[in-house]
Amino acid sequence: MSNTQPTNVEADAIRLRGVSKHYRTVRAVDGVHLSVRRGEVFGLIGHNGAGKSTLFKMMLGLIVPTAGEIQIGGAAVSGRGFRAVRRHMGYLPENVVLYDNLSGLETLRFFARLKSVPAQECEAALERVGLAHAGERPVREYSKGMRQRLGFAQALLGKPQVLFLDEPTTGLDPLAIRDFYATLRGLRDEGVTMILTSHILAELQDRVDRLAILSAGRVLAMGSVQSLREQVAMPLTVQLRVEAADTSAVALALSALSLPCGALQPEPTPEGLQLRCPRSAKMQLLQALAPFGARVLDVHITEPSLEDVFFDLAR
Ligand SMILES: Nc1ncnc2c1ncn2[C@@H]1O[C@H](COP(=O)(O)OP(=O)(O)OP(=O)(O)O)[C@@H](O)[C@H]1O
Repeated sequence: MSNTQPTNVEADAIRLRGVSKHYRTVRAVDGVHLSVRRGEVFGLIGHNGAGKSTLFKMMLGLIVPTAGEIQIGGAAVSGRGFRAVRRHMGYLPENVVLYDNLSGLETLRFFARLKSVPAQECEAALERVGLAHAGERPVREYSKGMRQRLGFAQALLGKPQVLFLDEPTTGLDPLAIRDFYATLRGLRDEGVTMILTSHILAELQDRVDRLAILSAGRVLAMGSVQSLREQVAMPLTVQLRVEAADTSAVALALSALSLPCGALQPEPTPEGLQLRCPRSAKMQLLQALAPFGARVLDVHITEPSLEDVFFDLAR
């Protein structure tokens, strides 16, 4: 799950070059370049109105870009070959429209007919999203989370090779969110490429291979969560558990370190000390602790969260 590999055109499941969508004065999407590799789980994040849904709709061929080129599975979305590729794409829209009077299974059979997918796939899709027990019940009796799962099941019909998931965990409880990402991992192992949006950044943080931060229609940054952390140069948070008798000596040793970024400023906590430490000074900090040996009882280093990184980049 690293973003350091060179872009390999052969391996790109999704490729956007200079894609824009303008509505009169609104630049909903503005010159986006993006590549998603086969089998990758790719996150798209941004404030409300950043252009995520517009980008999705263009990748799905639902709206036409004002400029630029989009390729899915090597086929241009605007070209003749796209019809065939589209059969292997699944889409979970932000707001799934379902018919309340149909049962879950009937709903899937309806979507299966639209997609020319064998009806036998419907039971398996319900099973995969954990709705096998509720297949015969009318959708009007479904909870919000169950409706969302059903939407996901319809996106899985036809065994798509590329999945577009727009805020797929809306309305899901924590257990259902965990199940959902476990399903994504299974799909990833099968080589399915997935691109998803979410406003819950803590949820995406450890579950995407790479992501792009979109703001006002433009890509602000792209890469693995770790590479984005390194781009923003935000400090690490260090918590030290130290015997009360040693707290002052440890604090003194750390604040005496000569660092190009300025002195560290350890603050006392009930357990010992806490400080913000630039990534570049991490090893010096650890070396400064070494002479204290076992008198430093524990060191806990916390990386900036994806949310921290997002707010730093997309302020
Ligand atoms: N059909 C349209 N006509 C005019 N403006 C539009 C249209 N569709 C989207 N926009 C504008 O384009 C911008 C991007 O909208 P989009 O729905 O893509 O954002 P988003 O990132 O998906 O937002 P959210 O997180 O709220 O779903 C917004 O300013 C929106 O008002």
